[in-house]
Amino acid sequence: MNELLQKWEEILQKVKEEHEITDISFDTWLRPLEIYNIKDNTLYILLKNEQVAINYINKKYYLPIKVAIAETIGVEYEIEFITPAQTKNMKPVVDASPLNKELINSAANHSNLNPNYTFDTFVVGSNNRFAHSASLAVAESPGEAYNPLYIYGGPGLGKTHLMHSIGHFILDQNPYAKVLYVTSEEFTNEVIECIRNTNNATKMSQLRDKYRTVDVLMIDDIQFIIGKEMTQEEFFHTFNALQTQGKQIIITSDKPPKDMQPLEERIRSRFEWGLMADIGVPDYETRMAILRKKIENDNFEINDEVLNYIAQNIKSNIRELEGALNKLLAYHNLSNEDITMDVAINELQNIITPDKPKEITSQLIIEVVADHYNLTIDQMISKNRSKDIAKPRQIAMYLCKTMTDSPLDAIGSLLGGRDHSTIIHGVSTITKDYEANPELKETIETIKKKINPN
Ligand SMILES: Nc1ncnc2c1ncn2[C@@H]1O[C@H](COP(=O)(O)OP(=O)(O)OP(=O)(O)O)[C@@H](O)[C@H]1O
Repeated sequence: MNELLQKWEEILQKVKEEHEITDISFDTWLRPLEIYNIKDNTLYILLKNEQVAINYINKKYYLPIKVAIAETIGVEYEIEFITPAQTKNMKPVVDASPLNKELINSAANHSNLNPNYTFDTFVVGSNNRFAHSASLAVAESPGEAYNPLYIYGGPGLGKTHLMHSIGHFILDQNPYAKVLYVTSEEFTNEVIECIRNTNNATKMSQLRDKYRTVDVLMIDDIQFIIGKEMTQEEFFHTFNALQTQGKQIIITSDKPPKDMQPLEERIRSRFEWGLMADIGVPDYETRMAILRKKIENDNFEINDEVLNYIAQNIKSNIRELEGALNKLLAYHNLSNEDITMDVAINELQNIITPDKPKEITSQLIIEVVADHYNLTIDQMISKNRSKDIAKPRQIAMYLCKTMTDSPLDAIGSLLGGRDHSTIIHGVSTITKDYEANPELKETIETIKKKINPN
């Protein structure tokens, strides 16, 4: 790990302490400094804030920074301060020196990217071909081709993998690009932390600095910001700031923007500005190809009969497909036994239950519909008749009627004690809309797949 990058914050703090710099001066002059490049023993330090006078920084902080670096890591660099405008003419130099190699690796580390999630390890099939092409286009021309890129699909289908692949690709082309990956949960926690903090103005400005100065921002599982007002607000302004500067934004979600109903319209509409790409459930050939690629990467040998057994039985979630393979791999490593069909059936009995398909009940349907629309069960069964809740409730009525044998009274009782005429009305409304409204039809088909992936 590159010592200089690792210790950059420590170096800046050292300058602050030794020269008794106040918080405000530190935030104004030192905080915006970051390492841009190292070439022929010259360290190029970028001033992220162009307003900041470069001459002033040079005069006041050149020597303190130089000394602090030498004292902290024992290397004396020449220092040159540069502005973002100067980086346009300065192609980042990627030479083979160990320092630069480490710089590249640490760029990926700083971005929170999983090293295994690259385009090379991603298997392309009919379920993800479009999302893959869109991701590659964005990786080749960040901020230009499609902005934002919005990737959506069910759990464990490769959204995060594709997102990280874009990040790695961009960093391979330009190791100095600022790529940042976060889950929407992490983003939310940071916003909450700022609000809670007594010194919240400074904290908030640090948060904005972190998110609004990147070249590529990737936010995973954006659906979790629904209902979190301050987070939505902060995200909205971050989104606008980045997009105005032509920076790339990539978002994943478990559903298309139109189904993120309780999310503010101004945010949803922005998601639709760029390109939306969905990832579906992989077909048998893709599942087999993923399994083969994984055993090849792990240098593991396993016969096709066993692979076929896994691929035939785990259909809707690639994470589970990999989980099954990992279990057999662990068994082999511990016991040194070959993986025969008997071993596979025995070891995977808790994961694969081919004789017992998941029972589709009205309860399950209500839960899946609620989850799809980010509603609670209490909202589903409540008396609330606002459109955002009444529509999902009617969809649940329709699906309970068409996917189960439950009597209308039983469906009504599960949905908050509604009588059977209300259920009939709900079912017939959705039946009509299903034929007339292709968007609703698509949503219902998506929900059906979530209820019964097989
Ligand atoms: N096409 C693919 N080729 C190879 N591996 C894949 C592919 N799709 C998914 N995987 C693997 O499946 C696992 C789950 O993928 P990932 O975490 O990207 O799913 P996700 O869609 O982001 O899920 P969630 O919505 O639950 O966060 C990962 O280990 C990933 O590498």
